[in-house]
Amino acid sequence: MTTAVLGGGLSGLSAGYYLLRRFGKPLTIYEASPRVGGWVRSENRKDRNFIFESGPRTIRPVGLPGANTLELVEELKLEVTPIRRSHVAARNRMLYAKGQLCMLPNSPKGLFGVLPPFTKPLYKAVLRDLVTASKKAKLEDESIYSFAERRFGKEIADYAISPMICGICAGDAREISVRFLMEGLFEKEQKYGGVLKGALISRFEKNKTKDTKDGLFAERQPKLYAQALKQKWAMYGLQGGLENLPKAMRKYLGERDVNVQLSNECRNLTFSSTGVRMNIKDAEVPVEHVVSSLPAYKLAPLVKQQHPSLSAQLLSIPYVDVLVVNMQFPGKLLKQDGFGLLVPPVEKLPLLGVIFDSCCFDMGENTVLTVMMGGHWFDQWFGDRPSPKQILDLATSHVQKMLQIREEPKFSRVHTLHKCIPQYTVGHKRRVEAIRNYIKTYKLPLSVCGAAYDGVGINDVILSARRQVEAIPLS
Ligand SMILES: C=Cc1c2[nH]c(c1C)Cc1[nH]c(c(CCC(=O)O)c1C)Cc1[nH]c(c(C)c1CCC(=O)O)Cc1[nH]c(c(C)c1C=C)C2
Repeated sequence: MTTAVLGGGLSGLSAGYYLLRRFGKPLTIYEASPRVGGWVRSENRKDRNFIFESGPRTIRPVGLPGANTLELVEELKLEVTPIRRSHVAARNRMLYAKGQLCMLPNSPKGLFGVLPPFTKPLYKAVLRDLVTASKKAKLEDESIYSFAERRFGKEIADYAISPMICGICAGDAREISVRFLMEGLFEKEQKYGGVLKGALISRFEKNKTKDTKDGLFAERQPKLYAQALKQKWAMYGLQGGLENLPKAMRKYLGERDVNVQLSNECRNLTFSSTGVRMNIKDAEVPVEHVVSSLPAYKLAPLVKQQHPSLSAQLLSIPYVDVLVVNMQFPGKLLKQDGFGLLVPPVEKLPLLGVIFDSCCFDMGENTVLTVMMGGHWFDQWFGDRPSPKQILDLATSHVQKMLQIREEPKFSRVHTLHKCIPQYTVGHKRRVEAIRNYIKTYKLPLSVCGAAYDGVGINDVILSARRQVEAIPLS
């Protein structure tokens, strides 16, 4: 079967990897920009012993998606930097709220004291869930904010759930679907009338399958995954920066004669009963099946001519812009180490959060921070398009205040990531089902994978590519 992939980010390269494994060649990956990796970008300042990441920097080795990524990392022979559960970066996560830095609880003991910014012990929120009846009419979906507020109270919704949503998708918890992060809890509540009640009852239910045993690893669990479990990794990075993952994938594919075409954008797709014709640089390239890893809004115009309603469905998945500011300060300046801090949206500050890179990874005598701003609130704070200098100054002044740092950063970078994170707003699951059902109904030789559909994390997009490739019908 002749196949092609649209997009050379992590999901596109992964689709290429799994297509090669399943169908062999010929296989071409088309990437519009001059590089692979998409949002994954590392600036490795070996001379100064630090790395600036403008995208993700850590991966969680959790469950089937985590095991799947580690299988790939193992195959590519990449050097990992594990962060164990006992590491300070795994244990300490903070909020900046009510004018102070607040440590989030990291053990069950933390549920019993009163920890700012909360005004009551957290176990009371759990009790509230136990005594609160669920809505009579069953819900198909709702916002994660309204779910958390109904079950656990407004304080949890404002100071736990809302910042967590910022820290994953830079989104507003009042718009994001509960199914994005808490599908299991939501369904338990809908079925049993309460989250805790549901969790307790379902513990007694049988037929629980271990989630790494779903046929993906028929022969053996990936060795690295077994190691991650044994050594209790909470997360890991890659030596030299996370961009070494897409770089290694490109090398791997290139060495096996997969054609990775950079600066080559597909402008239109025309489907027929025998396959699909792709318009690439004024040429028509026919293939039997195409896998799109493009953001939904970029695939939409390519199918609009023949399939306007599919195009409209793709466009209904919203995206947000994020500002990323990397900063390096000489010396160890942090008073409290940890993974970083999140800023709850109720604080009405222009920051989403700050990652303490130099706590996660050894960067010698440097303090390296990544400030994230914008997201759902981008236009509100940055609608008048401030200059990179203004953005850096804003990020610096907030970091100095929050972390009590007097110094100015010595090196810095400002990145505007335009439409970088899809928002799984209420109804997202149904939207994705409708898109895939349309493709199935019209028997289009098209698969869609990537962050728009099956999860926004690195593990999610790699597994999304694998599952979509494995679901391609054999012609
Ligand atoms: C402040 C903004 C952001 C921070 N990270 C991201 C944004 C938008 C992006 C991001 N973070 C996570 C994911 C999911 C993939 C994954 O690795 O599982 C994405 C796309 C993971 C994550 N980060 C935080 C949480 C609670 C999670 C969920 C999984 C987990 O528990 O690890 C918290 C968090 N994110 C940021 C900070 C500063 C922070 C906590 C202090 C930055």
